[in-house]
Formats: sequence, C-alpha cells, structure tokens
Amino acid sequence: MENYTPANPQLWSGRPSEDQQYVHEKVVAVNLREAATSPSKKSFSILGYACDEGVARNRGRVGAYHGPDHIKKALGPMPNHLPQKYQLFDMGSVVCIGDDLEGAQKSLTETVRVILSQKSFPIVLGGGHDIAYGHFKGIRNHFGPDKKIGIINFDAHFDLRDNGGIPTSGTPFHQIATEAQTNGEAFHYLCLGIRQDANPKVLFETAQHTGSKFILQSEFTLYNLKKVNKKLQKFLDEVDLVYVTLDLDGFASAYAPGVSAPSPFGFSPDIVLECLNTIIASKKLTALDIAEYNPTYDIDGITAKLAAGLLHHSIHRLSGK
Ligand SMILES: N=CN[C@@H](CCC(=O)O)C(=O)O
Ligand SMILES: [Mn+2]
Ligand SMILES: [Mn+2]
Repeated sequence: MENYTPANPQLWSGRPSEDQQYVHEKVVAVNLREAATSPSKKSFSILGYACDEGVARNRGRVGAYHGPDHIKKALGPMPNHLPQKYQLFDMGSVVCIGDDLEGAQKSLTETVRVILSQKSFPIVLGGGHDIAYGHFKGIRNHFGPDKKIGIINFDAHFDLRDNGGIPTSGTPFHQIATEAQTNGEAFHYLCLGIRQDANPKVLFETAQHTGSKFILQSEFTLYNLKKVNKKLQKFLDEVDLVYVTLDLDGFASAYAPGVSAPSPFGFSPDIVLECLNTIIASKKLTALDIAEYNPTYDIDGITAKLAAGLLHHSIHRLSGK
C-alpha cells in the first residue's frame, strides 16, 4: 500500500510511570506492512486519515492533512484507565498522495475492513469529512449488505452535496445514499447539530428525499435532552450496528477553533457526551471517527484536546470504565 505510513512511536509521549498510568504507555505502534497483528484481547485500533484534498475540492481551508498526528500527540499524555484485557493500537495512517483523494478513500476502506476482520474497534482520525465515505465502505464491506448500519453524524453540515459525482469533504453521505439506492439497500442517516445558516435549501431537500433524519443545532442542547434522546433512541432501535462520525466543525468555535469551517453558534461537548453514552449503552457502536481537525487554525491545541478527550471518553465507556 503506497499511501500508508506506519505508526510513529515518537508521537506517543508524556509522563513516565511503572504501570501504564498514561495512554502513551498503553499504545502499541503497528506497521501494517509487516506481519499482520492478530490481537488476542479486546482492542481499539487508532488509524490516521491524513487527507485534506476533499476540503480543498470543497473550497475549504486546507491543513487537516496534519490533523491525525496532532490528535495522537494530545491523547498520549492523558491518563489510561483501560482494563488490562484491552489493547490499544496505533495502526499508522492512510495518507493522500497529491490530489488522489479516491486512492486514499480506497485504502481507508481496505484498512478499516482489515481492522474489523481482526475483531478490533476502528477509531479513525481525520482529515476532511471525506473520511466518512471510505470508513463507511470498510464497515459495509466487512459486515455485508444484510446488516442495517446506522450512521450518526455530529455536524453543522449535512455533507449531502451532489458534486456531479466528484467526491469532496461535502459529499460523503450523498455518495453513500446514492450507492445504497443503486444496490437496493436502505440508507440510515441521523445528523445531529445541523445549522440552518450553514446548509442551503437544496441540502434540506436532499435530506428529505434520502430519508435522512436530523436535529437542528438550536434544538441540540442539554435543555432538550429528553427530546434528543427520544429521537436518538428511535434511530438506534431501527438499526443493527452504528457508525459514529464526529465533525469537529459542529462544535461552537469556542470549543473547536481548529477546523476549516468554524461554527460560532455550534453545539457544546456536554450534549455530545450524553449522546455518546446513549449510543454506547445500545451496544451497537461498531466504529468511530473524528473529522475535520485542522491544526493550522487551532488555539493552544484545544481542538486537538477536545478530539482526544472525545476519543478518551469513548474508549473508556466502551470498555466499561
Ligand atoms: N465537510 C464540510 N462541508 C461543508 C463545508 C462548509 C463550508 O466550507 O463553509 C459543506 O460542504 O457544507
Ligand atoms: Mn462534515
Ligand atoms: Mn461540518
């Protein structure tokens, strides 16, 4: 695989301890070009998706190419509370070479399929939101067409653009919906945090005719937790498996300045954590990614810490901690 770089152990540093008190001491760096790892225990596999070609094609501000390494660096010094029986792998990164977005997505699909076939839990770090197309296809290819895979996207944007068949960071869910329709399969998509001032009418129409569900940003707050949970639970009940994709540009800029398209009126982390807890409690969560981290625009690394914190919360909840 040309567009792949093995895990760089130097990204993982922090305070030393005798007994894996910190995440950097728990992480095992993997080179997928060498003999395949076959994890014996329960495990999480962190994979980078170093690509901002989709953002460039979508007229956004580039920089997300460098996102994955910064998130890994922010996660390393955090405390490790994972039970011993859990392993945590850094699988390295899929990288986009030049403008070959399609090639990067293909490699992502194949790598996610391999991770799932090893019974590990994929956590992919972007990178533009075109991560979602490659990630979803890997899940779909592993589980096959009979499983109903629900996509839950925390985002200010639908990313349901029809760009004349040219993939960008704004098209992943349109691509998935179109392929599902071609194959006679259902499309299960729930978008949380949609901003009316960030999506044109045509995307609300596309959401409607693809059967997409959504909650507007103005309603996606802790004040509405009961309503949010009701809609979320209904969606969870209708699917077999869940893939969660967290677009950092859905968070208010105060929490996530390091993105291509900032959202001053975005949502806050508390409602996202509540929803993640509900999703994890369903026992259907199968894969997770964090998209659109752009270190060029970050302030004091807080967006990287937010991304690392979301990842930290998720793996600990998934492991029962
Ligand atoms: N992945 C991002 N998609 C957004 C970008 C919005 C913007 O650049 O302002 C979209 O296409 O709608
Ligand atoms: Mn998005
Ligand atoms: Mn977005």
